[in-house]
Amino acid sequence: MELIEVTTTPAQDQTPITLVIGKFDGVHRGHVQLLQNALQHKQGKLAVMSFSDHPRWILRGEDEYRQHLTPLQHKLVLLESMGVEKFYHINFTKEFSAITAEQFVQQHLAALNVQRLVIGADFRLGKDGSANAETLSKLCGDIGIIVDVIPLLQATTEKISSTSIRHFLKNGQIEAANEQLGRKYAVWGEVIHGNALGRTLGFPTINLGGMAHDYVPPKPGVYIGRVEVTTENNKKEQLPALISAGFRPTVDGKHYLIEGYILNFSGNLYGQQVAIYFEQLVRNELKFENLDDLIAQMELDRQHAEHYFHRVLQ
Ligand SMILES: Cc1cc2nc3c(=O)[nH]c(=O)nc-3n(C[C@H](O)[C@H](O)[C@H](O)COP(=O)(O)O)c2cc1C
Ligand SMILES: Nc1ncnc2c1ncn2[C@@H]1O[C@H](COP(=O)(O)OP(=O)(O)O)[C@@H](O)[C@H]1O
Repeated sequence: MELIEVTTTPAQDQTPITLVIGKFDGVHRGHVQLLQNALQHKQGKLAVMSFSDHPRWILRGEDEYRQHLTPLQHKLVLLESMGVEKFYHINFTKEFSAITAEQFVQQHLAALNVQRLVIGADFRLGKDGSANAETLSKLCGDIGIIVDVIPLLQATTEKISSTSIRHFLKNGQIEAANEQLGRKYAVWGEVIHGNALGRTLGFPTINLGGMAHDYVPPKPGVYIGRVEVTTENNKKEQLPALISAGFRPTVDGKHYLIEGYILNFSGNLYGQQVAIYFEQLVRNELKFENLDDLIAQMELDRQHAEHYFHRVLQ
């Protein structure tokens, strides 16, 4: 997939493309539906134009929107696996937020050879949402671009959206988040060193650093999930695991950290790039009086996880 960084406006490019526009945070089921529609009627190459950095972070400084369901690197891998061939990455800035529909069409779309444009029905861009699906369709029609506006995909109770997935994660409702994502919520990161306490407790854990801090953090708690590691013959393998996500009030209490204890595993994973997949919340995190009480509870967590995996793996 070709990655095109757009700092002001895209450079002229005459390659015919079918273009899908959106933030695509999470690459959830709604996004997948847009991409599938674009693929079905594809003319030229399949391209995505996406804005990174959430408007609520850039414009209102809402810290929780600094984090993503899929940071850029993760988003690119998911989009490529779905057949996207070109990716226009627009850095969302205050200036870009004030763009009008006319300017967007003239400055961003007219430079490209867009055969077909695919957007979701809730598409909004520019100051006060001045560019919505209807205005954009009309302006594109004027310059001969066909626009497909795709109705929003509904979940059983509400519309599928990155915002509701964020809420579910914040509440520890992993299954609901995964249902809307159409995949398991995954956090990528590098295995970093901690306090080397885990091994003495009988529960060594990989501690996630690096890009893990760019993800929306699930509610503090203990989860069942999987750790994806790279084996010696360079294959990816997903191993059953218990995840501790949170502030570890017994030993720290200040810094949010995602850790994974892999069941029936021993080996050195320091420095590896891994993915941690969340499946189910087991319990909230607790502050224990002493480490023996923490160990006793982790023992119970391990038994719970063994039962869970026995059920799902048999
Ligand atoms: C299954 C499991 C459950 C955990 N539950 C808690 C908890 O309820 N409260 C807490 O403070 N820390 C909890 N932790 C985090 C441990 O305190 C942490 O893994 C341990 O201190 C080792 O730290 P280290 O990775 O820096 O060596 C849990 C860890 C695991 C693996
Ligand atoms: N079952 C396991 N699950 C997770 N990590 C393991 C496991 N067995 C061995 N390890 C290794 O042990 C390391 C964690 O040991 P730990 O004592 O918790 O120290 P620290 O938290 O300081 O890294 C992991 O980074 C990994 O390399």
